[in-house]
Amino acid sequence: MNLEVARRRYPLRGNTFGARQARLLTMIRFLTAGESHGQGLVVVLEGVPAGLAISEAEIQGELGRRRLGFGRGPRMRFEKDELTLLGGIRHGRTLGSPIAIEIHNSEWPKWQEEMSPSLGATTKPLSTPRPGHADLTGMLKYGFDDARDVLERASARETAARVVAGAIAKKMLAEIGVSILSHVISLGQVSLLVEELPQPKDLAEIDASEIRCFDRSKEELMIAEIKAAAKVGDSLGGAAQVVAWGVPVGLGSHVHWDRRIDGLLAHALMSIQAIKAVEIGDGIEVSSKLGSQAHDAVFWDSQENSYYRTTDRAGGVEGGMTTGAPLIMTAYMKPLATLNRPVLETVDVATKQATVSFKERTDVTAVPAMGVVAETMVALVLLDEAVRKFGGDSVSEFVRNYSSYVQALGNTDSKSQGTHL
Ligand SMILES: Cc1cc2nc3c(=O)[nH]c(=O)nc-3n(C[C@H](O)[C@H](O)[C@H](O)COP(=O)(O)O)c2cc1C
Ligand SMILES: C=C(O[C@@H]1CC(C(=O)O)=C[C@@H](OP(=O)(O)O)[C@H]1O)C(=O)O
Repeated sequence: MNLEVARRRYPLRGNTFGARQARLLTMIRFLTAGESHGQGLVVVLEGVPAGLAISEAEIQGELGRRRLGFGRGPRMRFEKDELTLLGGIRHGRTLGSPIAIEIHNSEWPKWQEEMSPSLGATTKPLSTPRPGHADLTGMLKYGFDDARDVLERASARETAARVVAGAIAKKMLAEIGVSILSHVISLGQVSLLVEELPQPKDLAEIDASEIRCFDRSKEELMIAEIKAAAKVGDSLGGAAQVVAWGVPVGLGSHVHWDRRIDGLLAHALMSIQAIKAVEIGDGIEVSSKLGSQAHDAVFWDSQENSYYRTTDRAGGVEGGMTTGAPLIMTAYMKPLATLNRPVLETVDVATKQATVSFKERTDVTAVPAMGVVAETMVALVLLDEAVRKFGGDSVSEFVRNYSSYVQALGNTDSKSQGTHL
């Protein structure tokens, strides 16, 4: 059969047709729409099995975590992220159909004229693009003379819609014992050395704190640094570590470049606005070590009847597959591009005169919020892979398939300890 015929006949089958076709195999798909100061954001999430109990309060809980964080701009204090569940959920349970949810923007009345979808608004174009934001490149690419036509969609407001999808993905993963949390490990010049992997309870304890850093003295230093940057109208970046516990062995695959889970996770994390580097496990540290010190030795526990490891330098991934150990990833965020004291040199696109970038309401830093978005992206990748591996139209079928896989591996108890397989 020639390739064209095969493509038409089996549009959703197999990776034999290469990367583009492989992406069609995505089990969990989601799409967001909406501008930062538009009427609202919409997310459509497809592929979630039927029968998952999910409430508006649970989704709101995740959105509330994303709004938190010392150093965020004024919007996060009044933004309510009002939800409307438009489809795919009935009486608190998923139907297996696409889930559509709207997040209304609290500020819409104020922005209605500026952001009107109809002709007629006569607002002054923003013509002094901010270096480091999407403004200039987006204007050149799309042929706009107003940076607002770019920044409205480039804005990380969009991550609120991702987090709605992530809340559902996390709830689904919890059905097979996976939990995902994040914590801030550096902010500006202040960083902490994570010597021992935190446990879910450690991170749950700090979840409502301003910075989500489990070293309180470092947190105070971070807050002081943010205050100092705010005072001079500057911004800060930093890093958040995301940990997923209870991930079963064997999500992802070594057989194709685009099925390797580290690649999928890195892509998902790099897609977050302002993320400029992603690390899996001790990736950076081990690059300068000897091989004999860089890997996670394997042992056999004859009482437990299972393999185990005493280290997790690989961050829970080997050969593009999850090892069953905690998944550890770090996302590094650059300092935000919008400054309250605009000093970044730019050019006015209308006059070509040298100037400084325009000033727009902004966060001083958003590292704790980014951590929550990073959790979301990890959850969506893991759920996609889990649904691919275990399948099922209903949650009970998905869990049944997962349980029989774990049983076949020979040991279920030790899995929860993370370093056992
Ligand atoms: C949660 C979150 C909040 C952000 N808030 C701001 C902000 O207030 N001001 C700003 O200039 N950039 C902010 N950013 C980053 C910009 O959206 C990002 O730099 C811009 O879209 C350009 O993309 P790039 O940095 O990936 O090249 C934020 C990012 C995240 C994840
Ligand atoms: C609105 C959010 O983040 C925004 C992300 C953002 C940017 O440039 O990315 C700029 C700011 O926008 P605004 O001027 O509306 O306050 C942030 O507040 C949000 O996270 O919900």
